[in-house]
Amino acid sequence: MLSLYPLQSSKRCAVIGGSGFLGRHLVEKLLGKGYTVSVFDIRQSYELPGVTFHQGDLCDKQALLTALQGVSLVFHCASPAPASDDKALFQRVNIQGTQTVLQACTEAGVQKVVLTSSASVVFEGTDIKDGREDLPYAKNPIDYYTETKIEQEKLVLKACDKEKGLLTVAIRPHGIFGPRDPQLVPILVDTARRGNMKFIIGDGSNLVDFTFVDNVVHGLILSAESLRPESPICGKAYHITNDEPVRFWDFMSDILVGLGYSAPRYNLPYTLVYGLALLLWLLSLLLCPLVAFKPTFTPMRVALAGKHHFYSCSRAKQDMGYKPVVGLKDGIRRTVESYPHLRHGA
Ligand SMILES: NC(=O)C1=CN([C@@H]2O[C@H](COP(=O)(O)OP(=O)(O)OC[C@H]3O[C@@H](n4cnc5c(N)ncnc54)[C@H](O)[C@@H]3O)[C@@H](O)[C@H]2O)C=CC1
Ligand SMILES: CC(C)=CCC[C@@H](C)[C@H]1CC[C@H]2C3=C(CC[C@]12C)[C@@]1(C)CCC(=O)C[C@@H]1CC3
Repeated sequence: MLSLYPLQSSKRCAVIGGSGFLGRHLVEKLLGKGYTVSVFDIRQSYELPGVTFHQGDLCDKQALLTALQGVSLVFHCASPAPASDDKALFQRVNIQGTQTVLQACTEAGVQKVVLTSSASVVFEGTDIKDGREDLPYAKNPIDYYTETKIEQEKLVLKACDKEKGLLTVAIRPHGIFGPRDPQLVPILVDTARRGNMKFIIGDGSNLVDFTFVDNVVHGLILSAESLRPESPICGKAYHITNDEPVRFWDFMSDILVGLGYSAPRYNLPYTLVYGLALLLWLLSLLLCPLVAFKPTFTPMRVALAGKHHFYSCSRAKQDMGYKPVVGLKDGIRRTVESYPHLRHGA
């Protein structure tokens, strides 16, 4: 049964999580490309001409159905922040919520769903060099965020059904940065202002992907526009990065120095810092009935800062002609310029 094909060429889309960092950049680009955009988010963080906001929880199917009326393409970019570390919340939003999104899309006659997954779905805290999409999902994910992003991606890819007229694809970015990012630069500056950015974990040679937000937006829109029944991308996952792995500590230093702070200088052995972070984490678990303290140096953060984790995007290049639109140096410059309030002494 090929009920809904050929695909309507409607440029009416919805961005779930459109109030967030990535979601808002995506919305702005879609508007520039002539799309009509509905944003569905639990909060409204801005107003823009041409955008209809629907405030609601993605676990609420009725609320979603209202927002998805007449929509043919859905971008799913919503998730609780990785730092929240709340197992029940991650399961409710990323797993049950994504099931609800898929049901609502089917009922509303949506034809394409593009999920923002994460390259972290294959990261277990050990080195990944030029990782391809056929790496197995992490058996021991480093946190609840990653654990539920894995299940979310599986759900979305499994829902791809040409017969039923629903096409899906998952984009896996890594280390998104850029103007208005609420995490990477603010955490870094906060750590520097507290005088804790003096140390390099390990020998500082570990390579990592940091992806400028415009490149992720480009990958998301490219995948949506390539998603057709005959396309090889249906039901698959794609790494989208800057395709320029960089030393983690060089990237951090470029941002810090750009904002007027000193670069970290002293090396600490990786195993020592990881062991301390593990100890702190265990202590916080043991003491949580008595005192609520959340360590900044979690084992996950130490692994992200001290291990290699960079990915190949050759599948995206081959299947959809992906090429980054902003280079790393330019992305760093534009990011630094966008945070005058976080400059040293500001
Ligand atoms: N920032 C990064 O470095 C990376 C992000 N990602 C993924 O990209 C997506 C977007 O991330 P960011 O923009 O960085 O995060 P963000 O936190 O800025 O945006 C997420 C948005 O989802 C919304 N949201 C959360 N729970 C919701 C619910 N129950 N119902 C409706 N809306 C809800 C939030 O209000 C927020 O506006 C996420 O799926 C994340 O997992 C993947 C790889 C790296
Ligand atoms: C590529 C990728 C997945 C990046 C992750 C972004 C964040 C997890 C990092 C952004 C700022 C980083 C940071 C640290 C860990 C990882 C980040 C939160 C430290 C806490 C690591 C230990 C330190 O010495 C201080 C670092 C501050 C910045």
